[in-house]
Amino acid sequence: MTAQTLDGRAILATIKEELRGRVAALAERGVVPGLGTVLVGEDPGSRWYVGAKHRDCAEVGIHSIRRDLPAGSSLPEVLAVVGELNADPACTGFIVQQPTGLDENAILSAVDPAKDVDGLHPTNLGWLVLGRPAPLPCTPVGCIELLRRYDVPIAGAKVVVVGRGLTVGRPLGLILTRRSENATVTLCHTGTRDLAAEVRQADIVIAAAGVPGIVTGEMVKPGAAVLDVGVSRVLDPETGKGRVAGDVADDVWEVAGFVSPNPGGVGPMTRAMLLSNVVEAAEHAAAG
Ligand SMILES: Nc1nc(=O)c2c([nH]1)NC[C@@H]1CN(c3ccc(C(=O)N[C@@H](CCC(=O)O)C(=O)O)cc3)C=[N+]21
Repeated sequence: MTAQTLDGRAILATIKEELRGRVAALAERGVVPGLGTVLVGEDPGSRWYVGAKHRDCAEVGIHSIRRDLPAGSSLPEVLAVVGELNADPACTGFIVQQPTGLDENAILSAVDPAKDVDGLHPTNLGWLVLGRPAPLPCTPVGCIELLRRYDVPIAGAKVVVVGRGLTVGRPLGLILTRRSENATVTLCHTGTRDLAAEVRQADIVIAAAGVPGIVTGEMVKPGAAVLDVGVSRVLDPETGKGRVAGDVADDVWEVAGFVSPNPGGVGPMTRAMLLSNVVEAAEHAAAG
């Protein structure tokens, strides 16, 4: 058996097309959505992600505002830029790319919750727990949207999430157990006693621990859907070059029914959901 590819790049292209229509409808009312990004330092991976987000915006007709700060910028310097974007009417929503090396909670808390297109402001995470609509984190929603677009059933499914981080695992558990998703979730992590036994129960496995190859073929139930979220930079022993390693081992493709490749799976979906959060924030703002 060879798994079907959950093609995040193809779905990103489809979602961009859908968003272009919504952006055009906003334009008729004189509204142009604007995405701001704040990047601290020179990390090549972070620079690539931020650059990709601006290229995405250009394709969809979203205005974008880029604020790059030098490595070693202080918390007050970053908070000053956050304050400027909070006050800028051209900026519908913005993100501060993590990691900044600074107090992330202080930065997240300073963002106007209405402009928090990362869905990571304490108020928005609080609304998620309390069950009121608010911007949702992009990677978890990207995982769910990718499954939906391939008609992988979520309601009633047993989902094992590997990883409890703030940006993926923790909010995924909260989102998947809402009435609208209705999954049964087991939230695992690198300290889980018998990870293989947990994963083997799952109809859907979401690997977001940041440990290369932590989910292997022998752990996966035949036919399950497996999403590879983890991104680790490793040195390829054969070429000696750096490359991205996901959390899903290659042999999973022989067992699973669906696999999201990495790259080309959840990463592009994260960008799609960011664009979608920006357009939605602009629609909310336009509706008053
Ligand atoms: N405030 C904040 N919000 C984020 O959403 C956020 C962040 N900080 N910090 C870092 C993570 C990571 N992230 C990715 C976005 C796109 C791809 C992506 O599109 N990757 C491509 C290309 C990967 C490659 O080839 O290097 C792919 O998977 O196909 C990956 C990862 C957003 N993050």
